[in-house]
Amino acid sequence: MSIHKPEPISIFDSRIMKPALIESFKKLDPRQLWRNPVMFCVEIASVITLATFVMSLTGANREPAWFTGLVSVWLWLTVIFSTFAEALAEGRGKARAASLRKTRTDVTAKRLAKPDFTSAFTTVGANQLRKDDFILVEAGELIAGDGDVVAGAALVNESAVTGESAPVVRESGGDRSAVTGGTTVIANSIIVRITANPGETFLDRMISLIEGAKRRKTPNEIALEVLLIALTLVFLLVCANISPLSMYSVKAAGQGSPVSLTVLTALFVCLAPTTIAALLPAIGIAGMDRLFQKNVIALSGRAIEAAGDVNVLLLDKTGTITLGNREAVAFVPVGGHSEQELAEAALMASLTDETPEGRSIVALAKQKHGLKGDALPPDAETIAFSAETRLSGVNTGGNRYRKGAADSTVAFVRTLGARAIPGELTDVVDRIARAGATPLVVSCDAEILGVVNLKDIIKGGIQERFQQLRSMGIKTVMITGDNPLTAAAIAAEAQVDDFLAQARPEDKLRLIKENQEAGYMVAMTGDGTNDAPALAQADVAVAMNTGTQPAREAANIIDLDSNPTKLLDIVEVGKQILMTRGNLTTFSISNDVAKYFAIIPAMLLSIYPQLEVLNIMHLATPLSAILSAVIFNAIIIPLLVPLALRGTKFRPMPAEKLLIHNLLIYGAGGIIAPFVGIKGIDLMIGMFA
Ligand SMILES: Nc1ncnc2c1ncn2[C@@H]1O[C@H](COP(=O)(O)OP(=O)(O)OP(=O)(O)O)[C@@H](O)[C@H]1O
Ligand SMILES: [K+]
Ligand SMILES: [Mg+2]
Repeated sequence: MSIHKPEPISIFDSRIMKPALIESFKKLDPRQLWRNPVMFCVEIASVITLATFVMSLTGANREPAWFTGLVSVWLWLTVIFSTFAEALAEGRGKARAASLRKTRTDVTAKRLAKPDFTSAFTTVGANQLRKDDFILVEAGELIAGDGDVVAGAALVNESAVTGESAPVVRESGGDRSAVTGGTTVIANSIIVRITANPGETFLDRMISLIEGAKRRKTPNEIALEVLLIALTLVFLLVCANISPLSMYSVKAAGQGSPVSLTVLTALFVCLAPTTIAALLPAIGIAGMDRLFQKNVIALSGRAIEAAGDVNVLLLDKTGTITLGNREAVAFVPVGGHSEQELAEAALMASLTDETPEGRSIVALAKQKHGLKGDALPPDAETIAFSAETRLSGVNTGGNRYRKGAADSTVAFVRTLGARAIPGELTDVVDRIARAGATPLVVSCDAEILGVVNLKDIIKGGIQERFQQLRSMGIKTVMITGDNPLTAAAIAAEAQVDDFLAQARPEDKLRLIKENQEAGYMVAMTGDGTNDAPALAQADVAVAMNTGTQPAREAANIIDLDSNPTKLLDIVEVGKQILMTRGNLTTFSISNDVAKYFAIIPAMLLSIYPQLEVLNIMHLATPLSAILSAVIFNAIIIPLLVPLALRGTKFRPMPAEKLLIHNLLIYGAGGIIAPFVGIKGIDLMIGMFA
């Protein structure tokens, strides 16, 4: 029962267009529209002209009804084009949110009193589960909530959330212990400790995010909006002053007629930065949606926009650059010990180690050396692995069995009084590390017995993607708890620019702070619990969906495909959002400049015939000139909707070059377009009139 990735729907698909049309009328509600102040002003302008139209019909207004009526219609269309663009941008996300909702319907869970496969369970509804409850999930069952696997390992189908039908392994102990509510166990059983209360799960957050319920304006967006409001206020003042001025002028000149309210309203809307204001909400939402189509969930728009300016990308090694299931492939004895002896000690040190590394050592010892050792004596004490000590093991029968990073294990046996470290140890460790594998040194008491070779594989095709990041000026740095030689080997193979080895969680955190203090915008990708502090500090924090719950909580972006090079797409979308916004602002403002030439002469020509010099567009009549400007001002919005939704085409080139290039195209284009457009519309009106 594999569900396949949903086929991508175009934003302009009729399944999206129709509901968006309905939604665009709902968005006219002033209680919603005021969030976009410029368009809110246009709505007020529309109401005023509508009232004037009614007055024209009853003869209470001197202007012809066809004129006030058409101006009103086109002002309303201006607002609707804007709300439609926003509704269109939200469309695909809403469709997917609706299908996610379906996966959340009344699931039941088997709640356990304690995390033990043999203990009895009670069946409860998913909405009764609370943080720290334990549940048993067996093959074929839906996982009722977010949590961590605390016992067992299972194959999980996450397609309901990720759209990816290939099952993934979820197991206790390592960096792949997190499970998401709404996904299905397809083989084996696991015990899950619930980590989120109902209503606060990843799926809930995803749905509300996609539906835009929690969408906040980003700082960039707010800054631009402040500028647009300021411009709008200036034009409002200008327009408000024209009326008394024109009345005075009519008296002084002894000719012409004062400027009417309809004309003033039209002038205001044409001068205000309506094009960018109309498309502003859609640009950000569409960007998030484009990322979402790439299976990236951005928990904040701010993070995506920050990604557009990233200079440094830090990546965790295991599970991020590599596949992450480090497996023991060989035992290499040292100091005259036998392979059998080493295997036995490694097994003892790993019997209670729930990490993938520990389990794979147990598996190899059993398989290659026929060792048993299922039960440890009751006096056995487990020394669990931690990223701080980089060591794990067991104390039993007066013996201390350990395995860990070479330097950590050597330091440990020294504390037990070891005098001589076997001479060939360094060679063996280095040989394994140079091949990009992780050497784990095994000891029993003060004696070093040998080395376990843990192999890992680099994820496919990431070299070219790092190359692309480099060409965009982004430096990639791998940070790992592993030793410098392994790190160097993997760094060379993956082609990252730099690496930091033997990094503890606080080293990762410090590296980020240093880069930030140097003025860089830092992105971090990670999957482990030990990456969480660094993720929380990074400007752009991308967690692998396969990662642990703390990592996913500390991040502001989650990649459902767990692909470290996804940052490239995130950066691209971030840059696109910023560029699209900038380009459309340039276009919008230069556009408005051109509209002066259409409206001002038309408005004041009857009073000051000298203004004829400004009348370079030679529009048919003053009324047709004003109407043409209003129509052009409205239809430029839907014409630019595809650009706003798809984003400016992204080219990896230096920022300054790009800026000049865009200024030329959108600035010049913005000045020329209205001359051509308004003249054309004026000619058409002339044909009908
Ligand atoms: N189960 C284990 N028992 C003992 N030592 C371990 C175990 N797992 C890992 N180590 C050692 O601890 C080091 C740090 O491991 P850890 O997985 O925490 O690194 P990290 O900082 O997450 O970096 P990365 O994930 O990039 O390797 C490893 O390189 C290895 O030498
Ligand atoms: K305008
Ligand atoms: Mg890790």
